[in-house]
Amino acid sequence: MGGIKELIDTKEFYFAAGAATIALTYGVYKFAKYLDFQDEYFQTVNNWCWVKQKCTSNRRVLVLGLDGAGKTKFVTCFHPNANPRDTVMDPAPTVGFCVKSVPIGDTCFDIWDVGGAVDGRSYWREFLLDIDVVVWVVDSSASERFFESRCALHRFLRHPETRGLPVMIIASKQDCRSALPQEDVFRAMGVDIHKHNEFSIIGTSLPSTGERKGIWQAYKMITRMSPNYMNRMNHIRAVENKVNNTKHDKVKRGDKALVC
Ligand SMILES: Nc1nc2c(ncn2[C@@H]2O[C@H](COP(=O)(O)OP(=O)(O)OP(=O)(O)O)[C@@H](O)[C@H]2O)c(=O)[nH]1
Ligand SMILES: [Mg+2]
Repeated sequence: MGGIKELIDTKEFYFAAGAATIALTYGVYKFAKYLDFQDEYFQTVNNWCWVKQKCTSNRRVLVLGLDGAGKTKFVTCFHPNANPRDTVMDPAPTVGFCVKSVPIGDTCFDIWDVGGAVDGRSYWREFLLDIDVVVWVVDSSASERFFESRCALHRFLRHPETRGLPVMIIASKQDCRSALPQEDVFRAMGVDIHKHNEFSIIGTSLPSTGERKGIWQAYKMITRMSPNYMNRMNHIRAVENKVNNTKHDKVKRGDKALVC
């Protein structure tokens, strides 16, 4: 007992207690920061665990939007363990489509990157089978094409297969000087008439060299939105069975989308 009292009275004890408090505070700070970490290069998801994780679930992501909107750049940057110093090459326009499988943590993202050229847009609906979430990419720096993008999106959402599908809008090229804020891009898409879809907006800056932003948020959002899809489909089916006015509703949706 006397020994402990003596120990407490020593300078070393106070020094050690001070050091321990600082270390603990630092640990708590780091942990809090980790929880709110914007991990643009996915270094935490696959690396913090020494054992390589196996894919236990799949998400099918369909990436659409006008030509030159930034779809392929988004898909290129959407992968784990990218080196922050890597230069991302400017992609060539996509002819047809490309599929990429990206394992992140225990989830495999099957990403369908479809070319946005005018003559291919009528085939977009062919990619809708088993899709969990649609990523709609809009070039925020090309406001003169917002209307074209809006019309293309509304035309796409007129297909009955898109009912209940979550749509994440990407306001790309936020690093460009002429880029409009993501809220303006969202408003310009005028999606509030599509009551059966859930929408979200994420801004991305993916310059070829330098800091890239928005991919982590997009990953989080895709993960959040896609499991809701089945719930929404069940809900929609229940509503449709009750009201039994599907045909009338489709016509109504078509009329409104003609505002384009
Ligand atoms: N500065 C900047 N440039 C971007 C960004 N995203 C895309 N780009 C550039 O925009 C151009 C078009 O990008 P793509 O990804 O090829 O566009 P896309 O939507 O795949 O076009 P299609 O394949 O023709 O449908 C490329 O030169 C990209 O490097 C961005 O966030 N910032
Ligand atoms: Mg492309």
